[in-house]
Amino acid sequence: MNLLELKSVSAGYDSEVILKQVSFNVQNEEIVGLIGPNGAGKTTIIKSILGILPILSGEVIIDGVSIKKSLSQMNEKIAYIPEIPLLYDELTLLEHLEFTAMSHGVNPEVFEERKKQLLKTFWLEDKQHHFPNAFSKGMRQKVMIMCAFLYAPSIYIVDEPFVGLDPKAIRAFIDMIQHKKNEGAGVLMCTHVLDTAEKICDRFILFNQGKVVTLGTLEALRKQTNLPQGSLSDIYDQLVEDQA
Ligand SMILES: Nc1ncnc2c1ncn2[C@@H]1O[C@H](COP(=O)(O)OP(=O)(O)OP(=O)(O)O)[C@@H](O)[C@H]1O
Repeated sequence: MNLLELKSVSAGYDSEVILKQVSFNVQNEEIVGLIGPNGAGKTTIIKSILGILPILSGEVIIDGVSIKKSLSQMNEKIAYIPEIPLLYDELTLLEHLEFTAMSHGVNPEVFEERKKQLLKTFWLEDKQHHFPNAFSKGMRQKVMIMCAFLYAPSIYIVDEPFVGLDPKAIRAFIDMIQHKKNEGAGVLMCTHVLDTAEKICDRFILFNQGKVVTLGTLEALRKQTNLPQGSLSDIYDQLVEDQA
């Protein structure tokens, strides 16, 4: 089942078209890695999916519904974990969690349980009444991750989760995202950390200069590049770097 589908999406800024007829999908119970060099257009794809950037042509369909038709409903269906944490200066960590739970209609008992577990998992129990604007970057990232795991969206969009988090937090994050996948969610994950992506993603979209270079499982990409034992990094070098 397609949870996210981009059909020939073109989008860009002012007069410059960055995304050129981009098509791919993310299915349920699947983690898809979106991999490409700096400036390839990965963040621009995310902005198009979230409806932040208007699409020039094509369509973004989330859980069977075009975002053109119902952007407001997408709040429930998508959880977005940005690379740069976006937090409210005037809210404490606990208030961030409460606000997110309230805006997604999470039952108070469920919230209590999840909040307790998340604060423990990310070692922030003693910081719940502190303001995240005084947190380190990794701690701020943890707040965004905790907010995303408070409710139950169909799809997670995650931008570069492995830079800034400490090793135990990375492990906890991977466990949680895999758990969500096993429960039926789909995940689109942008990352430059290819060895970790290779381990956790079911499929890869190699992206460069606003276009899909190729997509498929590691096995399929190995066949395509004639690298039967090749790592994702070897495949990337052959398929992406050579084109830059
Ligand atoms: N707000 C903006 N206005 C104009 N051009 C932009 C804007 N944001 C990004 N771009 C351009 O769009 C292109 C794609 O940028 P994007 O941020 O999507 O790349 P990326 O693949 O996410 O890169 P990175 O891996 O460095 O995060 C780049 O050429 C960039 O200069």
